[in-house]
Amino acid sequence: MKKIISILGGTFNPIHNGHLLSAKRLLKEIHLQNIFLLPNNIPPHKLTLDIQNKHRLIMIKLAICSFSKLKMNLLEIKNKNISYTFETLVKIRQKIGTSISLIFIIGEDNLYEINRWENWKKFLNFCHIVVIPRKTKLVRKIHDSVLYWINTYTIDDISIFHYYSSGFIFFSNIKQENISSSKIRRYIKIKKEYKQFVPIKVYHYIKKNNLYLEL
Ligand SMILES: Nc1ncnc2c1ncn2[C@@H]1O[C@H](COP(=O)(O)OP(=O)(O)OP(=O)(O)O)[C@@H](O)[C@H]1O
Ligand SMILES: O=C(O)c1ccc[n+]([C@@H]2O[C@H](COP(=O)([O-])O)[C@@H](O)[C@H]2O)c1
Repeated sequence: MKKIISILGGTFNPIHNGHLLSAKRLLKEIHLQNIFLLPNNIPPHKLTLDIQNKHRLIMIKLAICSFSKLKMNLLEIKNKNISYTFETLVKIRQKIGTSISLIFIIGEDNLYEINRWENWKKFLNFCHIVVIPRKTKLVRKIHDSVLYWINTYTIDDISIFHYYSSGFIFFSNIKQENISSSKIRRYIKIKKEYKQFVPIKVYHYIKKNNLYLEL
């Protein structure tokens, strides 16, 4: 049985209950010991962030402080560059070696656009991908190469994660949460209640620091 390291990459601007509930449900569904939340420094497709990194990081800390199985990894933040997932996966592999199983977790919305990511076709040489179900309006048709890739590498037996270090895609069956960071930012701007979407400590932090009020 292999050790498994699992990572949920994101901008977390801000972290919300969709991230947290999905991570907790995944811990159970695929019997993970823990999940590392990996905040990016500069997100490749959202090049400007109107928030200091310290606020995103503090909110993650507040959100996970009472869940010992959720941890934060600062690799991308410390790199100071645009956070290309491929580069991160290469660095993590260099650090952990080839025998440990590595899982990169992404929302279904991201999976269907993965052909826009740097070096996406090489990802499965470095990790497995676990897909969180997420209702999304697709902006573009899913590219044929992505569909082919998904069909080729998708498995439904999670025990594979214990026998292979990388190479497979698994679609999680956990319940979906219709929450997004952009919805929260929008609600704050139009002064609509958003308490139900974030942990209470994050809610108080956003209020105290007047985050996301600028139009
Ligand atoms: N409610 C959710 N359910 C499942 N996956 C989610 C949910 N929210 C975010 N994710 C996934 O978590 C990862 C990190 O998400 P991110 O930090 O970009 O939040 P977001 O809510 O998608 O942000 P934004 O609305 O600003 O685009 C992505 O892979 C995303 O698809
Ligand atoms: O590597 C890329 O080209 C790439 C393009 C878009 C997103 N990502 C990563 O995907 C994760 C979710 O991204 P986002 O933009 O939905 O917060 C986060 O870890 C990003 O750094 C990575």
